[in-house]
Amino acid sequence: LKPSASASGRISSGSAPPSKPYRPLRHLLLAPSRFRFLPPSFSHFRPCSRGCSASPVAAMSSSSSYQKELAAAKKAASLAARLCQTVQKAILKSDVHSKADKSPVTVADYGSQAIVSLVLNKELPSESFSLVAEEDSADLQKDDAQETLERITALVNDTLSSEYNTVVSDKDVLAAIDTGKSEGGPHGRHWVLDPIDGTKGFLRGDQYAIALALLDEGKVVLGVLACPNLPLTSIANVDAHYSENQIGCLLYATTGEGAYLQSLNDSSTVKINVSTVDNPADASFFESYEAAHSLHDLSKAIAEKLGVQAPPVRIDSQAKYGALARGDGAIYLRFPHKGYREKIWDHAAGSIVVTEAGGIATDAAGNHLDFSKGRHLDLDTGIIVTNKKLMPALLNAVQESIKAQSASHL
Ligand SMILES: Nc1ncnc2c1ncn2[C@@H]1O[C@H](COP(=O)(O)O)[C@@H](OP(=O)(O)O)[C@H]1O
Ligand SMILES: [Mg+2]
Repeated sequence: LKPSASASGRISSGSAPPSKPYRPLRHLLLAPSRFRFLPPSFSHFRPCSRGCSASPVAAMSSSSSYQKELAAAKKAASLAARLCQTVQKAILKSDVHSKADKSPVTVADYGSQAIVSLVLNKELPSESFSLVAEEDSADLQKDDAQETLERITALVNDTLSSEYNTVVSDKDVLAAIDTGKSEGGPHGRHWVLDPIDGTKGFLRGDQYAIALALLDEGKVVLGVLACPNLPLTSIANVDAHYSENQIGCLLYATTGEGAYLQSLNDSSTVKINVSTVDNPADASFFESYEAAHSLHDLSKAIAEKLGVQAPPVRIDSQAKYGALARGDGAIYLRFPHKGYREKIWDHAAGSIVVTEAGGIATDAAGNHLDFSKGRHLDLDTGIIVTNKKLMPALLNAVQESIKAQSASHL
């Protein structure tokens, strides 16, 4: 696998490319935009190389007990993605302000969370509703945030107007954002949302995802990843250039039903599977674009030990899980710096998309990821994802490399 670059979604191999400047399009954030619906085209869905078997399917089996929830989740994530696309095209540096942890957060984070909360409530009115989500409205309640809040409300209304007659107020938006304060846990149903996963990628103009999952009795039973900048065809294709209507993926899975890929712009669907590569020399691996989010040196050592030849493919967000689920690459390595606690919304949707596509996601000790412990994952050292054939050798390489790293730090 070699690096490839798309018009709007950068994929890096090893070294960070120069960042793209943003064009100031503030008016798009202030005035309602007209959404452009791209013509349905499915000709770009081709089976990708390296063992991925994406094939057109008529529809998912209707036997799943989560069909209603899946339809609502797809609608919510797609509408949120539409809002995010509008903002990504229009964003100004001044739209970024800081949370306590200094990570950038934008009107799109809040708008996306409000949309998902409002749409799920609208589509599933009879269900008791619990949402574990990344944002809360505390910063937006401050006096100096009124203009930002009004802009978010306008964006939310503009986005929802294509589907609903309702007009929401600033207060409705704040309330919708704050439904995300649930603690989750092992009992009952909880929606899990990252309204923009890969905020840094989003701000750079690169990959990001709206990641929505449903937990039922502590298990992830449904996941949807809307990846507006992910090409519809494999990113393993070295020389590919993508036009606007070849970009924008909705990946989803429900338990026991397989994983599927749909264009964000039309409804045709393909079933996806992870790569069948079993020789590490033919495998490639994904990792975070941001070195602050994952130890690139440790991944390099693991890849070398395993015999992986290709350079790392660095992209932001759970788009990594999506790309792996359709076989663009065979391995995803994530090793946060010491002390970092992973959040469930960063992995819930991605992990079910991968496992339903035939892959496995575990921590560095080989334990399955446990989403029943509240807002955080309680895990050993890092997260590794691959297909079933490569997992034993990968786990071995991970554990030996971690041991060697600890010994060298003594
Ligand atoms: N120091 C750190 N180590 C590991 N992950 C971190 C981190 N700081 C932030 N993150 C998480 O990494 C996510 C992005 O993952 P990736 O590196 O794969 O793009 C962020 O999601 P958000 O962008 O939603 O905040 C955030 O939750
Ligand atoms: Mg995230």
